[in-house]
Amino acid sequence: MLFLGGRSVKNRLTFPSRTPGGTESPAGGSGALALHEVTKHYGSGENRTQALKGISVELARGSFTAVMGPSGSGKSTFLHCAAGLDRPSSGEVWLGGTPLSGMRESRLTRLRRDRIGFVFQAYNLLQALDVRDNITMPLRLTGERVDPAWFDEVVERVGLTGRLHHRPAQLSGGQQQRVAVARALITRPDVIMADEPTGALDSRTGAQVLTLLRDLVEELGQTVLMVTHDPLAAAHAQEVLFLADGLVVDRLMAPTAHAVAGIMTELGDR
Ligand SMILES: Nc1ncnc2c1ncn2[C@@H]1O[C@H](COP(=O)(O)OP(=O)(O)OP(=O)(O)O)[C@@H](O)[C@H]1O
Repeated sequence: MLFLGGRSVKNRLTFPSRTPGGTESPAGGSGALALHEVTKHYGSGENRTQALKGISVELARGSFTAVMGPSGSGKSTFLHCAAGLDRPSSGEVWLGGTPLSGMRESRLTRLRRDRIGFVFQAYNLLQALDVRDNITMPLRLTGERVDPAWFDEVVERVGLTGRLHHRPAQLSGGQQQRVAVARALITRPDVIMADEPTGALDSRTGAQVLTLLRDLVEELGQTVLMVTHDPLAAAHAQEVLFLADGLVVDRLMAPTAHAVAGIMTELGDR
């Protein structure tokens, strides 16, 4: 995320205008992810909901950003648009410099598989497969070969050496989430997108998973974007982005849980 000098940067994000071809990201492709004036509405007429009202953000490579906001503020919609799971109503999303608008569904699916790693609250592991096969699943889907050195490094980083032949049911929740992190990492994605990654874990195990994500950022230069409701979880990020009513209304660098909770209270979160 661009550092703009601390809190209260409402409406101070500026982006150069797009090139005539509309194919260049605001940072000339150097950022991991960029959104420019992204809006999203659902339904029409009386049922119309404006979930995102014009979001412009950029994630630098090797950054760890948390997204927070009251219920209904647009966090999931933001994540889904950023990941190409949902199409914005207007605006543009660039992933690693590639614009997503106008991309056919099949290409978008491939891009998501190759360049985004997903970590969900519910782990989403395949129960019939062992740890090794769960981790390598994204590569096997595309028929890519596994780089043994990278596989070993990923497994060691997430602390699963010695568990490769276990099935998910034989692992603790924290271990299962670490399998999911390894699976997200194996393709060396532009961004790991984590949606409430510690929502199902106790606080100590959750903290271990968050420390792992932070280490991936600091030591491997991985980019991580995480949606969370938990100020303690958000405090592991380098920056927190606050959404309210479909807009980015505040940002906090080097967050503490206390400061995050304070802003959430100001935003009317109960
Ligand atoms: N598929 C959909 N159809 C219609 N409205 C939707 C849809 N998805 C989200 N919305 C609406 O868009 C707004 C933003 O929803 P979103 O799920 O992005 O918020 P959120 O911040 O993730 O909420 P929560 O913290 O409760 O999960 C809400 O008003 C929601 O009702």
